[in-house]
Amino acid sequence: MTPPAATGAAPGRAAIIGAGVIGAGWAARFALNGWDVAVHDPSPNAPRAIARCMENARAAWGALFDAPLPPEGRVVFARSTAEAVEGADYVQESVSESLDLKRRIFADIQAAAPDAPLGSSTSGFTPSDLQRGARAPGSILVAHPFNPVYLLPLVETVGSAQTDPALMDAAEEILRGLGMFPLRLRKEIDAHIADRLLEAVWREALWLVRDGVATTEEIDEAIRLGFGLRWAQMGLFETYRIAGGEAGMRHFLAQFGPCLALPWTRLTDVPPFDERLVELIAAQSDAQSGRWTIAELERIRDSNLTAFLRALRRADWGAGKLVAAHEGRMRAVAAADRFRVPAGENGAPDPGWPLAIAAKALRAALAGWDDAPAERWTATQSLVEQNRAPRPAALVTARCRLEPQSGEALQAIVAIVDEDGPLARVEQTLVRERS
Ligand SMILES: NC(=O)C1=CN([C@@H]2O[C@H](COP(=O)(O)OP(=O)(O)OC[C@H]3O[C@@H](n4cnc5c(N)ncnc54)[C@H](O)[C@@H]3O)[C@@H](O)[C@H]2O)C=CC1
Ligand SMILES: C[N+](C)(C)CC(=O)CC(=O)[O-]
Repeated sequence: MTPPAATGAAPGRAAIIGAGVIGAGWAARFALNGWDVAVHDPSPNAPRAIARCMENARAAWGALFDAPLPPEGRVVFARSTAEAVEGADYVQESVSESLDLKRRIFADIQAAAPDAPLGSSTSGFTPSDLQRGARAPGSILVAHPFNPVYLLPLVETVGSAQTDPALMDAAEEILRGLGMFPLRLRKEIDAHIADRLLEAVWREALWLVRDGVATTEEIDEAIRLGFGLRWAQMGLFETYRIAGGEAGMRHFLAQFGPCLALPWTRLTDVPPFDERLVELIAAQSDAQSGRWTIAELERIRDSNLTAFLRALRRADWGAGKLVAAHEGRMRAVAAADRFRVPAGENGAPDPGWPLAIAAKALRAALAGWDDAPAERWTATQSLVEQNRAPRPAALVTARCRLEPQSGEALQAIVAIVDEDGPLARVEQTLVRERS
């Protein structure tokens, strides 16, 4: 039996190892794209972090997209790394930024799932750093996301000479299916592309605070009222091309190139990271933003980001193009899986509507599976969950996922949703009839 491919837009099963700020964001992005997610993180705070992130992500996606979202995947907690990665189509590691810890986790992951693409969220380690001593170095790549992972589309992908190129392509296909933009680095380098830029700005900001030139709030105003707005839509080089006037980049370089010799750009050393600096920044940050909780700041950030992304989509520009493309993909998938709720007596939905729709969705899924026509399978259906009734005769979306079991058996999971969210979930066990 050949299982249906789990690449591209087709949801599969993801394992998330480490469920802090970034792991929780990955779990939300996968689940909102219909992937089932198994999470492992020994911290007692992890379930709360995931629940809060899922709530934020659902709200943000509801506000961002005008298409029906795919049926949400199931998020479960695993007791160990091995349990989480078993049967995973993709593994994303998001544990704390320690090379030793990451290597130990990779050993556990690859003992259980050596062939699954293993993306690391590392902000700075190279794939060669991560692969050293690994059992299956070819399966390891850097997949560096940006916070909040469920809203920002960029993911920097980095392989080394040891990374399997086909696996790298497959991993990027999965990331594209999540609505992300994999930016593949031409060569590995510490801190990739974006974090090198961010660290340079961060280093200068720390000097400015330390030397009493500006407070944290003044530095943030300098960014968000000025060049930050430009960067979100045109980046650095396109912005400076315009700043050169009609003569463009050449004039810009002629005017500002010589400034490279001025003291503007000489500060390459980092300020001493001591208790005084920590206190200064933490106290100024409290004065600047302490009136909001982190949860409130997350909601403000997400609602602003959603508004930017919607504006950029209207302009068909930058990150807005990706939002439009992902929405188009969601519409196409939803349209292919639309079924009408059967009517019963008095115009109400037939009481057996979830099972009837699940049976149709199953036939459609099996039809794409050449060696297994629907008649050759005996199915046992069970309604696992029914959230509410749809409108009579409404068109709903039913997505069927087939999971091969041992021998000649299949598990089919059908999620039925309408535009207001989940309606029902039906599981079916199928056994192939011997001819
Ligand atoms: N916070 C950020 O802005 C970004 C962070 N990253 C990267 O993502 C990774 C994670 O960072 P954060 O989420 O910020 O850190 P975090 O501190 O919020 O979360 C790390 C999580 O790893 C868990 N962990 C530790 N040991 C573990 C183990 N043995 N097995 C499973 N889980 C374990 C911890 O319990 C914690 O929940 C790091 O590599 C970081 O560089 C990448 C992009 C942005
Ligand atoms: C500060 N940081 C290095 C962890 C930042 C990142 O890695 C990316 C981001 O989201 O800014």
